[in-house]
Amino acid sequence: MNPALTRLCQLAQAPSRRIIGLMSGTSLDGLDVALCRLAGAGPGTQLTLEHFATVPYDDETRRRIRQVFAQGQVSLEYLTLLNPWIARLHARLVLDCLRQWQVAPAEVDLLASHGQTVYHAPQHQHQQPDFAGQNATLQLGDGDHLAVETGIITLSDFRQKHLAAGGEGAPLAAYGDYLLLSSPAEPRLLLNLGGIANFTYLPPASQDARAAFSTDTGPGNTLLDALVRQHRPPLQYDEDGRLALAGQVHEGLLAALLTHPFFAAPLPKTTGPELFGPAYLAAAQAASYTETLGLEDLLATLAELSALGVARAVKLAFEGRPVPPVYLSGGGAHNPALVAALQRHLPGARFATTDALGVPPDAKEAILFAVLANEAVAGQPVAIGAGRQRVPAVSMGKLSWPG
Ligand SMILES: Nc1ncnc2c1ncn2[C@@H]1O[C@H](COP(=O)(O)OP(=O)(O)OP(=O)(O)O)[C@@H](O)[C@H]1O
Ligand SMILES: CC(=O)N[C@H]1[C@@H]2OC[C@@H](O2)[C@@H](O)[C@@H]1O[C@H](C)C(=O)O
Repeated sequence: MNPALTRLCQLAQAPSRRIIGLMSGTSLDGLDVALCRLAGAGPGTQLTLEHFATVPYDDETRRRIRQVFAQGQVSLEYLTLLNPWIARLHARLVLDCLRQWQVAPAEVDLLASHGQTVYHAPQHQHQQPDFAGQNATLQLGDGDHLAVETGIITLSDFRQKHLAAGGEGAPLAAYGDYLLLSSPAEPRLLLNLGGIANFTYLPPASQDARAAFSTDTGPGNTLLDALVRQHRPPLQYDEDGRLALAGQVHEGLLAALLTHPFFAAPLPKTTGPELFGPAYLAAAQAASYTETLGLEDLLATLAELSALGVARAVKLAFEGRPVPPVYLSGGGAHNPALVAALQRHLPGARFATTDALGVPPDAKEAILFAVLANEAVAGQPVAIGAGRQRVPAVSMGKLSWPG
């Protein structure tokens, strides 16, 4: 028998596993690396986060990814070359982290890699009549390269199984959030403010787990970051929301932005910078005669838009019922302009970060992929959500052996 298979069987039966979760999201700020100890599997899973780092991408890495990121037309040759290049980059960054943490690769059981999303194409968003009704998403950074470079058994490309089972390939947060952060008594809303904003609704664990689901709500930081990069290089984002806080919301532009049907579409739904990108903003500016609006006012308006996207999705989910306590994560949780707008639009909701639940808010998404790998190896397909919620009960991730 393949010795790697024997090792995997031993790992599956062990009381706990040491798993590195990797996530690099739509903000292209860097690679999140979370070294986790996961004990058990399923709803009783216990997490110990041993180490976490966000390794920033340098300008050259961002430039290369942006050659294809959310672009309708790209060089196929470039895309082909980028796929193993990203994997080798991620492998090098993982090995750098392990060296710093004084952990040998042989002491890590599994590597769980999300890869770099370069295109997200749910059926409501793409314009390809040849593929009408089909959902698709593409993450680069091939798992075989990661396994060979690091010597660690790797699970990767988690989103394809979700697609195969009828989902949109995202958000996957529902699975990890449910397994790690459900409470026996309290309903919870876990709101992640990344490039795209999304939330998971967790019913109290005593209730039917099939009520759990996650959905994207619209832009988080993506439009804010793009404007700051364009108008204030080399800044990559509006640090502590300073520029947005100095601006005024422009109601005309906000109304034009909110006419997009995504905001009224039923839940769950997913999106990406392919929709919420420069063309969307330019069209709304043209429609509201705000092409000359200053940067601060634009940012204030876009922070309001992100908050209203969340508020509208919450309204669709709860239809007037009280909003559960909100636990924030993702980089946008550090933006006071965004958080203040959210608090205004979800009056009465109690806000905290996932720190209050023992999960550092910047590490949550990387931890999610470690949890998915743990489930794939040691768990059962997770039977949460169902039917309307489109949370297929599947185990996700493709296996790559180092040898
Ligand atoms: N101090 C800060 N002030 C304002 N914004 C911040 C701050 N720190 C981080 N951010 C925002 O958070 C972003 C990074 O967020 P995060 O790492 O959660 O995104 P991501 O994982 O790439 O996104 P996604 O979840 O969509 O894949 C930055 O680009 C920036 O917009
Ligand atoms: C296709 C893709 O990469 N989607 C990301 C992105 O970033 C936030 C939001 O859009 C979410 O749908 C998803 O990531 C998280 C980890 C998820 O799947 O839950």
